Amino acid sequence: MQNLNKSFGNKHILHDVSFTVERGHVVGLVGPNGAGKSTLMKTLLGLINYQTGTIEIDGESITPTSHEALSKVGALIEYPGIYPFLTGWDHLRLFADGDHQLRHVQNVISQLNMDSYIKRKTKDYSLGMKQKLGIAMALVSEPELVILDEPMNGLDPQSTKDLRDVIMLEAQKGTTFLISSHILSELQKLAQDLLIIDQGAIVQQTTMHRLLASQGKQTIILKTNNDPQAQQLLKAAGFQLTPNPQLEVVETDDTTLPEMLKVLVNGEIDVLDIDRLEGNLETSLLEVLKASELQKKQQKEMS
Ligand SMILES: Nc1ncnc2c1ncn2[C@@H]1O[C@H](COP(=O)(O)OP(=O)(O)OP(=O)(O)O)[C@@H](O)[C@H]1O
Repeated sequence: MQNLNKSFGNKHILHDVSFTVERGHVVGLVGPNGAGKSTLMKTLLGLINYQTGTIEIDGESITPTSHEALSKVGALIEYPGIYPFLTGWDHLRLFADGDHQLRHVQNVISQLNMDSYIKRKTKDYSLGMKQKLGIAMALVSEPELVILDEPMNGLDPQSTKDLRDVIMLEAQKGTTFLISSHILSELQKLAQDLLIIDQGAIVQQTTMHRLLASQGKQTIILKTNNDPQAQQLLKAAGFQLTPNPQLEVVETDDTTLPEMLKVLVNGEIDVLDIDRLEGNLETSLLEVLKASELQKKQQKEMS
């Protein structure tokens, strides 16, 4: 997408949006309510028109009147379009082209644990069952790019994990995913790249790793033969501890793991186990959005 601008009437929604998605990557699209995520996805899919800019998939242009390239794309946007008096299997058969794709979708059905109800009419499906059918429909044609808007909506924890496994398996085979979600803990496990959008503008395109590392802090969890004494020693040596009951130390450039271990070994404490707590996407994202807000305010004041 290059310099895309989209307005609804005189309401300017997407502002000069530019980004590229690499083949085979899982990209998370995140941002506050009303930021423009669904609008961006609908524009990408040629479902709605836009004013200026370009969209290309594999070098082929996408507009509401030119969408040949969308034959390589599967999508679930908002609610899946489902006919109540057809079975789940009927829906999937409609989208499948040939036995190979039917076999592929049979695997997806099993992976998403839908076997027991896939031959039942969808009028009796729950919200989560419909959502899973919508996801299976997006994957039927073995698309090269899959666009999923809030795919975890209505899914229970097991189904959420099953979906994650399916996405990871397909991505390993080379499928590209663009996924919007407010369930950041889940997205953190899935996405390697991130597109952060706020008020219709891309605030940052980055990798998950870079964003989490940019917080500059990592927490190390220690188990020792004497945690209370280890805590005292580390505090006295200037280490920052979290208020949590287990022994958690914040690692910075000045207070590193080797330094921590030296203090403990000198204090005759045995270290039994060491673990690192991963950075947190929610905290990182809120920081990025806060910084972007501040920058906008300063720019406004200067002009
Ligand atoms: N058909 C429409 N007509 C007018 N305005 C619209 C239309 N669709 C969306 N908008 C506006 O565009 C903006 C972005 O909406 P969009 O649904 O893309 O946000 P979102 O990031 O997907 O939000 P959420 O996280 O709440 O789903 C909002 O201000 C919304 O009111």
